[in-house]
Amino acid sequence: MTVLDEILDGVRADLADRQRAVTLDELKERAAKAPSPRDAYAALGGDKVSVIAEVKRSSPSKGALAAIADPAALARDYESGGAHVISVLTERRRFGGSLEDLASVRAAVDVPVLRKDFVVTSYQLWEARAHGADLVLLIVAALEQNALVSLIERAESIGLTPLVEVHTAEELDRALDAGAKIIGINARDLKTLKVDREVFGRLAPKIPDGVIRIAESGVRGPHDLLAYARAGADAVLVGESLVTGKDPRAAVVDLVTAGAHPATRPDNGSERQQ
Ligand SMILES: O=C(O)c1ccccc1NCC(=O)[C@H](O)[C@H](O)COP(=O)(O)O
Repeated sequence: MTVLDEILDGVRADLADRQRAVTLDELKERAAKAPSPRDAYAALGGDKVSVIAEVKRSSPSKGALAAIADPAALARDYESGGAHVISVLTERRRFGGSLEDLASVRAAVDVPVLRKDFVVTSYQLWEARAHGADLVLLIVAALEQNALVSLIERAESIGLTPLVEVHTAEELDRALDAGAKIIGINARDLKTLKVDREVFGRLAPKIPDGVIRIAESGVRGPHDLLAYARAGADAVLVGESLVTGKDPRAAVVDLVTAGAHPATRPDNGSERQQ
């Protein structure tokens, strides 16, 4: 059994508890009252390399990372440092997150907010919208192809922007075939937890122009952002180095500053054109 399989087992058990406590109809009512979705494409577009700053308490690879008593305060620090999107891990068992974290962060900032979790059913999309999420992560490795396609469609139909995560060329083909418009290439293999920053450079050229490319995981500072920018990243998603550093706001400022004028951008030689 892989780490991802273990995480998914826990996610399904917690999900069953929540489904017993809150019906889908109740969730839909709450979602109807949620604030309107914010424009993720505007936040991630343009010539800059955008910064997605993550609220991350712990992880399967490192255990406890940071005692984040007030996720909203951390998110405000990220936003005042210039973060373009805030990511909130809502998985409880391995990451210490919650839907309450998501709602409190969304209420505290003006930028779009991503629900980062292991989504396997449309119930979780409604949960995301009901708690104010603007974007939702869909992990290809966790989903059969027909489920991926229907979750992308359902997410879009309820106002969520899907960020579709891949780690291999096969997963990337599946994401593109499913119609993903924002693709995150995770340097971390969720089955082994090994981080390989070179994965982005191998896969990004296969992504057609017009699809947003996000480099996820392993960003330790501006030098990694710039390396990802040279390999074609439109955005980076950063968690651990922000929450474990002395000054998360200053760390975001450094990343945003580097991303505002990346010295070199790639040739745009996509292998797979639209
Ligand atoms: O972070 C982990 O150990 C992990 C393990 C298994 C599944 C997912 C995991 N992390 C989720 C992420 O993708 C990261 O939180 C995100 O990309 C930020 O990465 P980092 O900057 O390296 O914290």
